[in-house]
Amino acid sequence: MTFALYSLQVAPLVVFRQDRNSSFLSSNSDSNQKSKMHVSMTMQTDGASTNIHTSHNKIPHVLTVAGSDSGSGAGIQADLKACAARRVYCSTVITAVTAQNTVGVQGVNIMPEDFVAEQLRSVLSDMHVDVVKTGMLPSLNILKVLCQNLREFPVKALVVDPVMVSTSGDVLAGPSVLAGFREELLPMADIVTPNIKEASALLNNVPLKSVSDMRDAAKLIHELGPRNVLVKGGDLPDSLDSIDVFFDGEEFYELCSLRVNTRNTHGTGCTLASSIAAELAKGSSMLSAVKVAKRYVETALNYSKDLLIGNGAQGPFDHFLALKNITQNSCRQDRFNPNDLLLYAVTDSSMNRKWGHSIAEAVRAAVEGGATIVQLREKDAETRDFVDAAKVCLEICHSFRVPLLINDRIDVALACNADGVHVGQSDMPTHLARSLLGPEKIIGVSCKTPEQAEQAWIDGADYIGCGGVYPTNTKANNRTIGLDGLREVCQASKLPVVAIGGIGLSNAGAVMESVPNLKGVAVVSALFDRECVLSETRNLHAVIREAALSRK
Ligand SMILES: Cc1ncc(COP(=O)(O)OP(=O)(O)O)c(N)n1
Ligand SMILES: Cc1nc(C(=O)O)sc1CCOP(=O)(O)O
Ligand SMILES: [Mg+2]
Repeated sequence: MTFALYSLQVAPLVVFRQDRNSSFLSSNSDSNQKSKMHVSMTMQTDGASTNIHTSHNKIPHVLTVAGSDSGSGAGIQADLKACAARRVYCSTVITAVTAQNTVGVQGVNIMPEDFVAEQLRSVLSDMHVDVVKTGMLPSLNILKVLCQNLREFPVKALVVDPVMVSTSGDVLAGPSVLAGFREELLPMADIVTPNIKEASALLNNVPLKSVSDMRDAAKLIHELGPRNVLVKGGDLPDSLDSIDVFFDGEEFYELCSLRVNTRNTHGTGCTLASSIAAELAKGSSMLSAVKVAKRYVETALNYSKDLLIGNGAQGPFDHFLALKNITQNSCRQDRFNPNDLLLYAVTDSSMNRKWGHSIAEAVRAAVEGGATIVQLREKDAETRDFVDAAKVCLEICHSFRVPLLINDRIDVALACNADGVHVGQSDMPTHLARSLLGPEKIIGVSCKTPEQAEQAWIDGADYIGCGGVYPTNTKANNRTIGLDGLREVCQASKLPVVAIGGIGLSNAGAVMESVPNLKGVAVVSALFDRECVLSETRNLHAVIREAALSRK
């Protein structure tokens, strides 16, 4: 069930083993995080020592050794953003400074190798680095300096992105570096992540035209010494899917994802490699790190596909999944944005139980599918379980910049620091909820009449939930007010209104189109009483968005 929610529908990442005899999706093929990956934790009993690392103060740490991209789409800047987004500390050693934008690379200034060595020593001698990730290594000497330092300061894992050519086609590393990769760096690597062109270059320009060629290439590159190889097939022509081939020395895995149709792909290679490094730093196994990293990149690409940054052919993407909201709602308010009411997902514990979804799984699928605000309506949850689940859901929602409200329970909202609450006419009075929650939190109130809407405004609410628009099985004995009742409240209300009750794919468009000023629809069963919450949300989001646009 979890797989259906996330992998197939959310980010259509399909993973299947090539070995027919083995079970589907075995996750710990990483027994091959081999002997060379050892932790360099230093414990000293000398009280005066400054070099004591204990498990409770140590955070996962990736060091990226790469070039700077002035346009910030790729290189060091992409690595920093990816690691921050994946919640890992990232230190940097800059090998070159490029003058670069979405058109191409206008200039490269290679750092003197002594200074690269100095940066490496500064970081590695002082900080506890878990994983080193390499990007642009513009000279053989720099590559050699790096290998020397890695021997002197062993780390848990080495991720090599064998950067040779930029997305714009500019050469970033010459033939001598290629030889250095083959002879010195790859034998030290835990994983190498070439794209088609780089894999071909590593193998003396052997042509790669099919997935079968990629498998052959992965095997040959593995013979150069890295413990794992990921040949990225994004540039393979004539395919709807993007297929990467992962080889761990024993088995092949084809990792498929739908090709995202966007110009904003600059920096995907750097980001993928950094994200793999980040997951390894957190302690993931290799295959799981690759899968999570791939899904993250795919989600970010999908999210950023319409961003417009720069005038060139290859734009950067948004590692934090945040910029789109800024462009869509140019006057976004910090506390509450009424536009967030567009697709309001309201959970239901019994529906989640019925389909075998945890609250967190259901919420993640809803926000990945496009829900713009979420309410946890867990009528039969134990308080302790409710608080725990709410904390997890809050993290998920915030990673998508989606507000999370709690139904009825002010105490739970306070305990997990949710973004607000939704209360009804027989729940805690709005003015009391406001005094408990303070001025910043979002408060929604259920109203069926203009008088209730007026009172909600006086009491300090932020929005109104108005229904039932249609009959519903989700809430017992709920009075239906119909489209006319909704229109009446919308017309009178000083607060933004979201419609609720019996709304789904078949009528959401009509509700949005026929009620002026309505900010969105709130939905329970049409999203959560379904096997695949993700695709239901995606479909509903498309319908509502279209209706909202056609109203303008
Ligand atoms: C967005 C939204 N609108 C209305 C409601 C109903 O709230 P309430 O009347 O308190 O009923 P319960 O949901 O508590 O049964 C809502 N939850 N969300
Ligand atoms: C929670 C709730 N409040 C309503 C109101 O009229 O205030 S109707 C309702 C249930 C909405 O569920 P569904 O989308 O499955 O019809
Ligand atoms: Mg209530």
